[in-house]
Amino acid sequence: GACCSYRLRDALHPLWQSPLTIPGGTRQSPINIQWRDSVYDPFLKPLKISYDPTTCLHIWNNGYSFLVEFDDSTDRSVIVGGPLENQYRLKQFHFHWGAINEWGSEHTVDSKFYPAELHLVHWNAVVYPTFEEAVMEGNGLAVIGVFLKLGAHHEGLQTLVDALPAVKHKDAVIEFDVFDPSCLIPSCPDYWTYAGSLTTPPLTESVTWIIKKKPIEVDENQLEAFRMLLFTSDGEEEKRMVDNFRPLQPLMNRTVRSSFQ
Ligand SMILES: Cc1ccn(O)c(=O)c1
Ligand SMILES: [Zn+2]
Repeated sequence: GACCSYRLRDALHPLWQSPLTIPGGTRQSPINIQWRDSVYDPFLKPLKISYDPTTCLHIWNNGYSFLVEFDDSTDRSVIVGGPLENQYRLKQFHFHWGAINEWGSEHTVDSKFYPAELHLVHWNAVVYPTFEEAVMEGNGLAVIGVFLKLGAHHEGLQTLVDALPAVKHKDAVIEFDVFDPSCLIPSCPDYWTYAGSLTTPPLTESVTWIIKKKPIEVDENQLEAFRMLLFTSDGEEEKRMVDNFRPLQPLMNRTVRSSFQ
């Protein structure tokens, strides 16, 4: 039965030796979003995004993606509204991408992969004292997912792309002190939302996902710039940082809600 095959999928994923599924997990991410099965919820509010570009700190290669981290010691860069009951503070954003343009995103829409996906990670500083504690709680995190599709050059992304050669290797970090991530979020307000998990260890079921319906467009050179990063540290045998996405997880007893009809 489902339970048995579910257990069987508990193999170790080559990338970071973490289980593909959490034993007993009921709200794992990523998932396929079947558009026609999503349920319009008229009570969903518009998502309100207020980022202060000067809270940007640095970019670093953590050996799995590159993270742009923010000063989350105050409420200067926050989101509120949407499906959220509290205000959540921006901590970092990062991407997941493929070796080729045919795949790379973590979520899929009607089983379609995008070449990359942006995650803006926020935590519930109203209820929890630290990010580390919020990571362990059901309403601890809110992640905005934005799909990237191949198309026009993205001006805002280019400032980030220009800094990537400086963080080619695992553990490299570069100061990055002014950036407004709002430029990476589509102006269309439509989104899907569902209860899920982190897609990297500790895979905790603490994320309210807010997946934007519209993708942003980036060009081939910009995607290639992601693919020239390395999983490996300086001096090690080079392994290109590609296909850093988790496999799809079972929807189980969940409904994906949409903010639009
Ligand atoms: C906190 C966290 C860590 C990794 N990923 O992929 C996420 O989307 C969120
Ligand atoms: Zn992510």
